[in-house]
Amino acid sequence: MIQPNLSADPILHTSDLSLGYPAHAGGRAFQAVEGVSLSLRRGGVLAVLGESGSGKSTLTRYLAGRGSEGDKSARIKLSGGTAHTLDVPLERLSKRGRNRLTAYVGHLAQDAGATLTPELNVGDVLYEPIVERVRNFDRVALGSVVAEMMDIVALPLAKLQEYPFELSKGQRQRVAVMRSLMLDPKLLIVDEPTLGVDALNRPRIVELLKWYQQRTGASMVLVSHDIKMLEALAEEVIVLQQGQVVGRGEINTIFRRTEHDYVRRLADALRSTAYDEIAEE
Ligand SMILES: Nc1ncnc2c1ncn2[C@@H]1O[C@H](COP(=O)(O)OP(=O)(O)OP(=O)(O)O)[C@@H](O)[C@H]1O
Repeated sequence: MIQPNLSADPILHTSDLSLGYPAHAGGRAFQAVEGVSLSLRRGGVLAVLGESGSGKSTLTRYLAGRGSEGDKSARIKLSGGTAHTLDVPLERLSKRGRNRLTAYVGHLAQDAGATLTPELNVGDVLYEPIVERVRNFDRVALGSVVAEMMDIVALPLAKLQEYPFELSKGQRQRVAVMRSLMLDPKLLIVDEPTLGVDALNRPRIVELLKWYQQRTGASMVLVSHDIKMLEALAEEVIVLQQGQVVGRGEINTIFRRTEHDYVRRLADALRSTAYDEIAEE
């Protein structure tokens, strides 16, 4: 079995990658990602943008090693090309291989705050990924990291005793983002971490991710249309439309120099920070 290479550089790369969903429940097979080639340097931050349905979640979930998670209808099927994360080829990922890889690759699924285990209090929700994987861990050291994170996202420590149903939507989402950092991922892949979070609390999530990136030098893939988040973290952007890359470049130049009509419209919408409008177009 190929072991994840923690010094891999680029930390992930794809070549002509195509992904889809097999036919299910009478529906036809669907091609969600087509011919995507990308590379992320170790320590780099890549943002993935595109309208609703353009393939962002499919691409990032696959790159996070979670392509075969969920029920049958949600499993992502490779239909062409190659992808490597931490030098592990994703097309031949056994269950054990996936467990090894995902120990180092954090993934925050879209709307993760809504799927926190209802029976666990916030403290247990946060510690669960560690308890599941590491037999002996330093509770004191981890406790102070948790306290620091709670402070950054402005959650009082008393919240550790509360259950997800006792929290607001924005508080649940902050807990989910903290949880995605608990295993100290070398690569963090987050899908719309601030979507649905109010304007006051969005910057707290941005701050937390920035803190994590500076503290650990981790690489990140951000699916986000939050202009503050993009400005604070992203170096490079790719823009997807109907599963294909239609724009890519450095964050400060891509939106200014583009010839592509869709990328220009996206840039205009981002300037007025109107992701909801983009999603509804
Ligand atoms: N389980 C599935 N079976 C069949 N098609 C699917 C499945 N999941 C997603 N799709 C389709 O794949 C395409 C890409 O979906 P994906 O969720 O990756 O897009 P997205 O850019 O992340 O969208 P959003 O911003 O709305 O989350 C969409 O057309 C979607 O309908």
